[in-house]
Amino acid sequence: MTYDYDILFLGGGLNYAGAVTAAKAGLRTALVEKKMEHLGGTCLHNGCIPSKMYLQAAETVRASKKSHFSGSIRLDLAKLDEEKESMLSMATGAITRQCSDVELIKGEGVLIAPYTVRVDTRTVTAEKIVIGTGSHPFIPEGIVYDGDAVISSDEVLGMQELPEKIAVYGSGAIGLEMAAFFAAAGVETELIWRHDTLLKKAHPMISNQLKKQFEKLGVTLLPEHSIKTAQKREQGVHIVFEDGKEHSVPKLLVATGRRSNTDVIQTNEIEIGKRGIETDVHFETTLADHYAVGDCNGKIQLAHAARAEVLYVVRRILGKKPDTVMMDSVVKFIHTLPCSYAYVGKTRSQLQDEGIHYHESSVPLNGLPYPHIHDADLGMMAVYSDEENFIVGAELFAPQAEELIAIVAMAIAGEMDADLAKRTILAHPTFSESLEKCFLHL
Ligand SMILES: Cc1cc2nc3c(=O)[nH]c(=O)nc-3n(C[C@H](O)[C@H](O)[C@H](O)COP(=O)(O)OP(=O)(O)OC[C@H]3O[C@@H](n4cnc5c(N)ncnc54)[C@H](O)[C@@H]3O)c2cc1C
Ligand SMILES: NC(=O)c1ccc[n+]([C@@H]2O[C@H](COP(=O)([O-])OP(=O)(O)OC[C@H]3O[C@@H](n4cnc5c(N)ncnc54)[C@H](O)[C@@H]3O)[C@@H](O)[C@H]2O)c1
Repeated sequence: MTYDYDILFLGGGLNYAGAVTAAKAGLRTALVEKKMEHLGGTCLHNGCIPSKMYLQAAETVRASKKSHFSGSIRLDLAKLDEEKESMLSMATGAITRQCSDVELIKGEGVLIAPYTVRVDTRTVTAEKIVIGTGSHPFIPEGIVYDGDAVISSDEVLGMQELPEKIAVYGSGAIGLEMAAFFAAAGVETELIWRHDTLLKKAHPMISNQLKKQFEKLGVTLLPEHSIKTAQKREQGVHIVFEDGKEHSVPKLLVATGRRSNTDVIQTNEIEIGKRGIETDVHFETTLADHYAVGDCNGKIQLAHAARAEVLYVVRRILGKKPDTVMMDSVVKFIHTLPCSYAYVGKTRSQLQDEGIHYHESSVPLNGLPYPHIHDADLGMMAVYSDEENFIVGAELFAPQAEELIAIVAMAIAGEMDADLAKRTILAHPTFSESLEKCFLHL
């Protein structure tokens, strides 16, 4: 059989990185994207980049409230949105230029048969197909999403003005980040979630400190509240909880997870599981030569994981024998203000669940001058080593913890033991010196 292309990428999120690599290596490459202006995907247009831009702006508002500043500043969301749009259009342009050797096909693609994709009225074939169609917000039954009063993160990142009050439902990555954003920006914020603690699987001290941080930000915490129904009424969103109690808020942001986009598969040979398109460790689906990467395979919903997966697939197709993507080595984080939570390798709860003997070295940040300057007195760091003294994981709660944890991520990837790590002398005054202290006491 002759194919139109050597490789076809279905979905233009992080898949674009794979397409650029494949084309550079000389493969006849096509990329199908339903919204070409959305090239770069959720991460660029309504995920990582805009959310971190908004958090950064809100952090400035939060920090300006310290007593040594006078006057008050207000976040102009319309201006921020304008700035965001111009940055995104620049970034999308840069990605489009990188794709100069890739045939970009605009339209909604459907895998109608092995090796065959239909895009609107056109049918194209390829010897290898990489599906990267992402995910969409999950709205629990009973909640009526309308994109105005009952919203998802997509609407937040296009808001033209801050609401007076908002309730955030869900205490995962989006719920916590968005609650931190609104509260820091001065919006009366409620965080509603169905469990009793925040970050149930995090180090108990971090989970406790995070709760205190939200209280300090002025967020009203409503744990153990499951929403049965929520719907826009004249006076706002009318919420009924499972226990029958009623509540009303002007806006409700639903952040209860994202589901893989799997409708694209219209051929029985590819299995779809509970979390997404089933794949093996090589991200190959149950149909040979067909791969699924990023959010749509339901493994880890993170941009850097999606990128690592697609690059692995392409390098393998090019015969380069890349190292398997180690899911534990992927840094995970939740950006709250002022401290973020980041972890890599095994967490304390994972080590305990798996019955692994471990040593923990933890350092609280309170009482230290540098964290105090950054309002990070609630912060803490914990590093874990195994019985053979190898560093196996870390959980950090500190400003920009997602940056700081790179040190531990590299130590784990490089299979560094605690004795080697102890040789490191990190700068003073920084947050990394507290990490140095963790290494010293391992
Ligand atoms: C608010 C928010 C904040 C986030 N923050 C972070 C963060 O800080 N760090 C981080 O690592 N991750 C973050 N994420 C997650 C991150 O955005 C995703 O994990 C990442 O975008 C997944 O990439 P992907 O390529 O799998 O999917 P996507 O980026 O969603 O790309 C899928 C693409 O496929 C297209 N598509 C879908 N179906 C079809 C079809 N049938 N035909 C053609 N095209 C199609 C879509 O239009 C889209 O462009 C965040 C997500 C959200 C929502
Ligand atoms: N900083 C980051 O890296 C970052 C930021 C934002 C989003 N993301 C990615 O986006 C994905 C989606 O984020 P998210 O916060 O929507 O999902 P999540 O999986 O992180 O959290 C979902 C929350 O909703 C709750 N929940 C699930 N089903 C529910 C239901 N039926 N009723 C009530 N509560 C329910 C869960 O208990 C959990 O607290 C994450 O998996 C994450 O990987 C990452």
